[in-house]
Amino acid sequence: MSVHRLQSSPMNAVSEEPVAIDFDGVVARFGALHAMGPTTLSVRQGEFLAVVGPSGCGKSTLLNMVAGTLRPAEGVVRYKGDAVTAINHDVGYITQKNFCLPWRTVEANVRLPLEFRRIPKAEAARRVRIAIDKVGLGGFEKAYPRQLSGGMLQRVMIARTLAYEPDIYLMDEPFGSLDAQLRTRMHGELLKLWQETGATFVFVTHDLQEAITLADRVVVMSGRPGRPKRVVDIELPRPRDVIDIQSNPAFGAYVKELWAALDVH
Ligand SMILES: Nc1ncnc2c1ncn2[C@@H]1O[C@H](COP(=O)(O)OP(=O)(O)OP(=O)(O)O)[C@@H](O)[C@H]1O
Repeated sequence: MSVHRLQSSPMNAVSEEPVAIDFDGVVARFGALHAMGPTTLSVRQGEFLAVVGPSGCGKSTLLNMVAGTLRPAEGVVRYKGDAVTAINHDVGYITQKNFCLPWRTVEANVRLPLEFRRIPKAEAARRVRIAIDKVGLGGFEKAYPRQLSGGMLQRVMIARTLAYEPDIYLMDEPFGSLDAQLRTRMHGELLKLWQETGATFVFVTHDLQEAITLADRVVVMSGRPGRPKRVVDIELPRPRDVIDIQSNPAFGAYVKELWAALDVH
């Protein structure tokens, strides 16, 4: 990936970028269940988009459609202009589920997608080392999944996606199982990664503070069938310090605005 953000890039710089993901009148159904949509929404290349909304409104469904594991019942999902009709290999997908292979060490688990992609050994080893360091698992390279806690397993999955260096990161509550301190550290790492790579992020969370800290825009979905009912531009300066940003007066105002938009009683 060649796009590197300038440290002092203006807010909303991505508004000039081409569209990376386009949901065009997308509806999801599971049998008789109308789960989501119609949803029309564009995500620009290099944008950090957060999606919030009540449980079951179709947030994971949106991500699955970008990943190509689920087809819309109506409408079309486009990636870089083309309809997604098969597994999208430009995507790195991080969920709360842990798919570590128990017979592989941490480093071998992180290396897995690089083996599939036939990345040369030395380059793969370099990427694996950097990714393991980024998630704070240095020293556990030779450990097996059964020797790790839930939060550590989750970090192995995150490291695996980092090493893959995808164009798009789809993240489905990726830090839900981490303690508060680690979560904050991962927010910092994630913003650094976003800054360095120019990758596009679609980040699903229930945590409004997390969404505001990270995102350029936050989409608030309605209850099922979920549709975007509000899109809030987060015009906080970048680069952001994940602690300092919370004392910005606008931060609290965004929390209130999003909370009101969620309309949870
Ligand atoms: N494979 C499936 N088969 C049947 N129903 C499904 C399937 N996948 C999702 N659903 C249903 O579609 C709706 C949307 O699911 P989805 O997982 O996208 O919601 P979500 O917003 O991500 O929820 P949560 O915040 O609880 O993770 C839910 O009612 C869910 O039960």
